Amino acid sequence: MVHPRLDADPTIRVSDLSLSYPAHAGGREFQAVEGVSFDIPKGDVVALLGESGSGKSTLAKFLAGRGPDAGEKSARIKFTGGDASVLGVPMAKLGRRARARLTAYVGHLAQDAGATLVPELNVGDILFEPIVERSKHFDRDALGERIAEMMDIIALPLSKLQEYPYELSKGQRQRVAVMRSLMLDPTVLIADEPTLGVDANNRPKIVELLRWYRERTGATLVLISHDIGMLEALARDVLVLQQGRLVGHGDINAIFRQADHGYVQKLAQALRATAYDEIAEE
Ligand SMILES: Nc1ncnc2c1ncn2[C@@H]1O[C@H](COP(=O)(O)OP(=O)(O)OP(=O)(O)O)[C@@H](O)[C@H]1O
Repeated sequence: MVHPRLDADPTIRVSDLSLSYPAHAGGREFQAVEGVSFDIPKGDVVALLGESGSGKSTLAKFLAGRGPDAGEKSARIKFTGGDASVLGVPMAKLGRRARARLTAYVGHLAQDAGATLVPELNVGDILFEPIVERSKHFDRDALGERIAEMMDIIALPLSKLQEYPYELSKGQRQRVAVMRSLMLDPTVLIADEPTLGVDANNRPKIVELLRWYRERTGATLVLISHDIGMLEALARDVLVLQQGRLVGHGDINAIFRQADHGYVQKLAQALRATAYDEIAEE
């Protein structure tokens, strides 16, 4: 079994990768990602962009080692061609034990993660749970301090630790989910729409938390996000998907300047509009 190498560089290697969903309900197998190739160097922050249905979540889940996780068989992602490795671990035929080892270092914030927090646990237990599951022996005080620091960055009062998900707003639940995804100190974090459902005032706090985490750990981040503020603040390179194919890859400014792709054009326009607002406000 190949063990994850935390210093692997590139951290993520993808070559001619194809992924599909199995045939179900009389339908045919569906090819969600086709012939995609790219490398993500160690410590980079990369944004994965593309319109709805372009394959972003599928690729993200697969690279996070969560491809086979879905309860329904029909939603399990099938590797159908090419090559991919994360932290030096080949993803093609990842056995259960190898997957468990890898996912200890690769965090995945699933889309709409705030909506799937365990309802029976309070926020404190939700945050401690990933650690407790891994080991009974951990430094509770040090961890408590780290949680307090994160709560401060993300502007949630410590009293929220005693509350249950149903007592929080949608945006607060999402902020808790983002904190939870960082609890195991992932070397790679793949985050699907981290600011989804969070109001405009609080989105920068999530950006701040991810920036804090990145500076503290040097982790590699893959962000799926339409949040211009987040893209501008964190991402250096972008990957653009369209109908499962990679149609753009490069420096965020160069890709937005070229903007020969409809979806990216819209994002670039939004970016210019935001920049204009900021100038107008000065
Ligand atoms: N369980 C499934 N079975 C069959 N096809 C699926 C399944 N899940 C997703 N797909 C299809 O795979 C394609 C890629 O979906 P995916 O969720 O990866 O896109 P996305 O870019 O993340 O979209 P969004 O931005 O809306 O989340 C879509 O055409 C979608 O309909």
